[in-house]
Amino acid sequence: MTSKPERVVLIGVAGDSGCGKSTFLRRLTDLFGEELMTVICLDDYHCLDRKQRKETGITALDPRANNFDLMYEQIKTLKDGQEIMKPIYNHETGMIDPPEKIEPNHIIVVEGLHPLYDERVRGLIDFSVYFDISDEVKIAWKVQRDMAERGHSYEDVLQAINSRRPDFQKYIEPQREFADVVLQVLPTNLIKNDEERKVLRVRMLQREGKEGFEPVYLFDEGSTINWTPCGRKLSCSYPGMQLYYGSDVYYGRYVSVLEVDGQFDNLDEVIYIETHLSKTSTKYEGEMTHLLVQHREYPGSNNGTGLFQVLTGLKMRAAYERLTAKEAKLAVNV
Ligand SMILES: Nc1ncnc2c1ncn2[C@@H]1O[C@H](COP(=O)(O)OP(=O)(O)OP(=O)(O)O)[C@@H](O)[C@H]1O
Ligand SMILES: O=C(CO)[C@H](O)[C@H](O)COP(=O)(O)O
Repeated sequence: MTSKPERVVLIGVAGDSGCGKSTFLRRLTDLFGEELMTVICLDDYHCLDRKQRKETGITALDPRANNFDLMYEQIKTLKDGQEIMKPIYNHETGMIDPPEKIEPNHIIVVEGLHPLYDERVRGLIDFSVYFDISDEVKIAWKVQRDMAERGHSYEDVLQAINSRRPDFQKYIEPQREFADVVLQVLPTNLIKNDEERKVLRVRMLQREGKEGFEPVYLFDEGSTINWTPCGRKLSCSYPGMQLYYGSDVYYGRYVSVLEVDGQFDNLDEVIYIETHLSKTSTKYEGEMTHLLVQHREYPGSNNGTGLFQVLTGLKMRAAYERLTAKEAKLAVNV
């Protein structure tokens, strides 16, 4: 860690396993650097190990398999600027390992299945994102990873998703309501009955009315816009690209919605889209495109998942800078 933080900023990254959280965390590290940021995987607060879960039939998604009291106490302690001894859940053995020391840092990211589940933990989080991946896309991503990297069969993957679904719907999905940004990943509307799931429709739902959070908009704030950017300035091969911006009500609250359906042929041309977006929280024109282009290899860089992950990261950086500047001001006034 660099220096003792005056104000620890807490970021929540929520979603099911295999939904792109690790990819997003790499993007956050690109923005903040490794020194400034510490990531806590909330799997470490599993209080039932793999054997116990198997014996009881309780899944890792079930609150009974997680120690929320300890999670809250330890996250609060870190936010108060003190170190903790955090338990470790070992994914290789399925057992709980001896704890490790974690020191407070400028940015603490809590990522996993339940960052927004417990009201007390939620109250500590300064900015949050929920990864809302539709079942069709989740299956495609998980099949691709688990078959290639983990030697699972297609049937294994499907069975794993199906068996998790009831608890996912009960305990994980409802957290969407509390996130500042929800990234929805859906099948494309541009190809009829698409089965490939290569082309995606991605929506960024941004909470309205949160102090200091200015949602990104396209062309004109508050309007409803449908935009086909393909043409001279943006190359689009089949099936093209569609952007949408508008407002909606989500769990009873206003949200601004940005949507990208389709994929980019040439990432450098994303600058054309960037020049039509406002309130991106970039520090110079082209920063959003630069962040995307610098890691073309990250999954989703050529579509809305990458673009909106970058924008969400920029909003987290803006929140961090605003909160730490406020703290510095308060300290000066004391
Ligand atoms: N935007 C994307 N486009 C295409 N594939 C993606 C995208 N994001 C993730 N994936 C696929 O899903 C897999 C899981 O992504 P990632 O490791 O980022 O998820 P995770 O939520 O951290 O998962 P876990 O909690 O299981 O580690 C990746 O290996 C990749 O195959
Ligand atoms: O949903 C998960 C989050 O990563 C895991 O399934 C959960 O943590 C249990 O881990 P394992 O399957 O390794 O016992």
